[in-house]
Amino acid sequence: MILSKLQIPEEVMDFWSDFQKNVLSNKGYSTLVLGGTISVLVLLNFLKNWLKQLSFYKKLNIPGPTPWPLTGNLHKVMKEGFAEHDIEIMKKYGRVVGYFEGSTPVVLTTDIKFIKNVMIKDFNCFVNRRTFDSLTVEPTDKFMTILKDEEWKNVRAIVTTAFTSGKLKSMSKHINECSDIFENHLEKLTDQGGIFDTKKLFSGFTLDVISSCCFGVSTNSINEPENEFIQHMHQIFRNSVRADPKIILLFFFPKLAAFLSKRGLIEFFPMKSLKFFENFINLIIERRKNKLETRDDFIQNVLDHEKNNSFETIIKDFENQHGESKLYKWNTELKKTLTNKEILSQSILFLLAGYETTAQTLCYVAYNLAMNPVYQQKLCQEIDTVLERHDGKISYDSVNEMSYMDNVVDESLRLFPPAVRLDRVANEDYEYNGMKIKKGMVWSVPIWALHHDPEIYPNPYEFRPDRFNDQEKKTRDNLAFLAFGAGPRNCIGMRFALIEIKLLLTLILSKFNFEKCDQTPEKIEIDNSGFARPKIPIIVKVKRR
Ligand code: HEM
Repeated sequence: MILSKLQIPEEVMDFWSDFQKNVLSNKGYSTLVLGGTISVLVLLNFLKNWLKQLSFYKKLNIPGPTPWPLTGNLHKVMKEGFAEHDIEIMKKYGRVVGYFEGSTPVVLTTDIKFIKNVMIKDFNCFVNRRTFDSLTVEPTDKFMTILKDEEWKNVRAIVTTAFTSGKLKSMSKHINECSDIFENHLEKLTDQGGIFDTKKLFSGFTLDVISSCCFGVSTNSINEPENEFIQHMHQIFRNSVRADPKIILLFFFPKLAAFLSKRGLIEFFPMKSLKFFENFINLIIERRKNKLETRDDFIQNVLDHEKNNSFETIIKDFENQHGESKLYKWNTELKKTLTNKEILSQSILFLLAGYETTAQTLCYVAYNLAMNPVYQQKLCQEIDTVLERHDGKISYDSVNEMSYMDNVVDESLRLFPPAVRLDRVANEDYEYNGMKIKKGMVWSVPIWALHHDPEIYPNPYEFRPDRFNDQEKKTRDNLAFLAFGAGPRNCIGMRFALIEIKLLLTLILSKFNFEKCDQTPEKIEIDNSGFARPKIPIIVKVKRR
């Protein structure tokens, strides 16, 4: 209309009609315009979010670094790895720091009082962990680690009954069977020079233990590494924890990752292997339910739970264990059994949670002892003395009398905690020392940074088991050591892992010693996976005592 009223030269009109015909009607161009518009809108959205981020922590009275558009501060974590990043950021901003992982605000703290409040005293305000929708697909969607509120309490209360001292004691004979296989292997290895890759051997052992104690399967991974069970296990493990470009999608575009994952367009877990375990475990559950077989392992304990435990006893046990969490109340009618699906999910979770963490701890203990023969000798003396009292019997009772063993294992876990962080999500708005945490925000303890804080542990990179003797322990708060977390949501497998580690170490050190060899790294550097894995394999030597 306007164009028609104006006196426009003919050349211009010709140009305009050519332009309409050749360019605007062209499909490719329209797509380009559409794409460009969307990109501008997305960019504007990022800009808006970024402007919000710039003032976010000021309003909450929490110090922290300035975020970048899109990545927030995650680019630094990706470059430096969680461990180094966390040490640096705490050094620069103090014991409470707020930063952004993409668009997600995360508060990090090494303030012990704050840790105690969140994990124990005010646990009710921080019951759940951070979850990613893309990871909650069957059968991993019932993992205890990601369950929330009442559903978590229910599963945790029932599963706790499978980890009592009595149950652990009875499961310890399965651990000893696996230790015997390990020892035979070490005997052969010693005849061939004794040099070994700690990860390969110890992860074979922990896989055998967890499959035996979880569902009564003897895997013999050390001697039969090609077994189908082991192959599937390795598949799951490689995929679930490997550094992966999908993880970037998970952090930067969580909604897109969830959309693709729910439709099976990307996989965070290898579904074929999960299906293998699903069929396998369901078969075991059916056989046990039909009384075709029985055994004192995790599945059996959970199945027998209903007839063995009154609900009141479970609650009392749990409250006794976590008495400091005063506000933590069992305010619901919890159900008394787990469904097959819930048992299946926990069984797979135990494979994942108990396999690498425990193997890695054994690797680091072996390394620390090989590098520190004086401490190794002291530990061997304790083992000899205690075993003499028990007629040479390595058992749940005898290893529990070894206090120096506890110091060695704890000091290794302090120096190399397998989980470098833990987290909780605020159920409601919360305030600590004038600093505000908004409902839904992620609160996290950088375990690695806490364990390497020179104000808490002088010369933090030195391996010195006496830091954990009774006298020195009294000088620190218990919450300065968080390798297994704390409070009602701490590691449910802690006592199981510790007894497994101590039984094997006792057997090894009663006959062998670890030694440093040419291939042993002088210094351990960890990768940035968040699981404190060494960058290069830890090779040591074993020698008969
Ligand atoms: C040295 C070995 C292990 C280490 C260092 C370790 C460490 C941890 C840590 C740091 C947490 C988080 C705790 C928190 O948020 O407060 C955790 C949770 C958990 N761990 Fe372990 N863990 C180990 C072995 C095991 C084993 C052997 C199992 C199972 C048999 C297991 C099962 C679990 C489960 C199920 C949770 C989640 C508990 C819940 O949400 O209620 N862990 N572990």
